[in-house]
Amino acid sequence: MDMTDKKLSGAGLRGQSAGETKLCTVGKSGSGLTYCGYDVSDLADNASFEEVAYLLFNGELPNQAQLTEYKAGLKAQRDLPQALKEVLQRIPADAHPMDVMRTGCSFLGNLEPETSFDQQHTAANRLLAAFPAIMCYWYRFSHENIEIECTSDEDSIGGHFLKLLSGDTPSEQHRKVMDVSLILYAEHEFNASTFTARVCASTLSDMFSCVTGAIGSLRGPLHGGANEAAMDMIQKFSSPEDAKIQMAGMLERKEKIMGFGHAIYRESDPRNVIIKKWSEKLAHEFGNTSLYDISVACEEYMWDSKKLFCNADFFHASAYHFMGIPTKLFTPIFVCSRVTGWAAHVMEQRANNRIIRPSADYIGAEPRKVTPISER
Ligand SMILES: CC(=O)SCCNC(=O)CCNC(=O)[C@H](O)C(C)(C)COP(=O)(O)OP(=O)(O)OC[C@H]1O[C@@H](n2cnc3c(N)ncnc32)[C@H](O)[C@@H]1OP(=O)(O)O
Ligand SMILES: O=C([O-])CC(=O)C(=O)O
Repeated sequence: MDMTDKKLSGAGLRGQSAGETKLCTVGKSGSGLTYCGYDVSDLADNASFEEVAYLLFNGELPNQAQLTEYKAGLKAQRDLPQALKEVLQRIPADAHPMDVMRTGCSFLGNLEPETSFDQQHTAANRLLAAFPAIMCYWYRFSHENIEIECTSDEDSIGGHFLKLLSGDTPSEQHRKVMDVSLILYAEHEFNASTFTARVCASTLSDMFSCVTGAIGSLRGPLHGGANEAAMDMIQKFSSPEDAKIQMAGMLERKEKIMGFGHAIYRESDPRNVIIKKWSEKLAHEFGNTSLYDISVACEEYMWDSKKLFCNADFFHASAYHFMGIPTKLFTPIFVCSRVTGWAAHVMEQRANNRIIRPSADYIGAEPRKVTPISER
């Protein structure tokens, strides 16, 4: 099938509206993506991730005074409680980092529970501020045996994450790429993890439960886990030519190629062109463009052979790699960003709530009687 003829209908609730949102449009005019009316490329060029977080939580971009106050508030909440550090220390090095994020979120909800919806902004901002430390504290303790400081002087969340991860002050270019990446991943309408968060919110549950559930949904390779899976794949290709040969084999065997295709977009994912450009810049800075060249060959091959295009995850893989980020942390970075979209959707669901409870078409056995166990 040619993907550009794709029908948005059928299984997986595809093409069905499951509610209203003011937060985001996906693929509405052609292939666009907007947050609260702003094009994502405009935001990536002209705003910071913290401005985007503020936009999603408040519906409008902040002015300078509001932004300064907001960032100072986030910065003051970066550290982790001792009890959470102790829990993170007990998680083994071979745990999946998304399980670490899930536990970190859930445990913080035990220590600092959201006891009333008046606290929803506080809970959302606390998670946004704390996630980089949750990820890096566990990673460096379990992999390097170092108990890091969970605070930093870095102004932005992206810079803060990079600083905690390596201990070194990041370059301006790396700060910028992380900031753009966090903007691109921030929000995406009723994707699987956000829908999970909204279903949970619709029972009037708390913010930490909604986000914990969403992390579980994001973890899978058909959703956020694809950036990690894409990295594992491209690292196996020795050259652009080899990539094409191996991809042909994968398609022949009907394997899914991670980082390609999308449930909603038909011809392109607008986030791809943005992160691809940064991946190319980073490849030159890295001094070896091979992984970028292989990625470009994959993109060309998939389009020419299947009309499948790169989604947001594909060039994120090489971009993160060039910045020295371990592959297993790729999807947790997605959490650090998407917590904004999840929390904004939780707030929106709460503001006009009815419990989400669809129906199913029954395809099971006809009514029957229980046979006594001795006769079964
Ligand atoms: C940030 C994000 O979460 S973006 C998504 C990240 N996920 C991935 O990259 C995983 C790889 N991609 C996929 O599995 C899919 O494209 C999804 C899950 C993203 C979307 O799934 P769907 O909406 O069901 O896909 P869609 O209806 O477009 O599929 C049409 C056909 O193309 C095939 N196809 C779609 N994507 C791919 C792919 N990446 N590799 C190979 N074949 C694919 C499907 O198997 C299907 O074939 P069929 O009709 O013979 O069954
Ligand atoms: O919208 C989707 O189905 C998946 C996606 O791209 C995202 O969540 O960013």
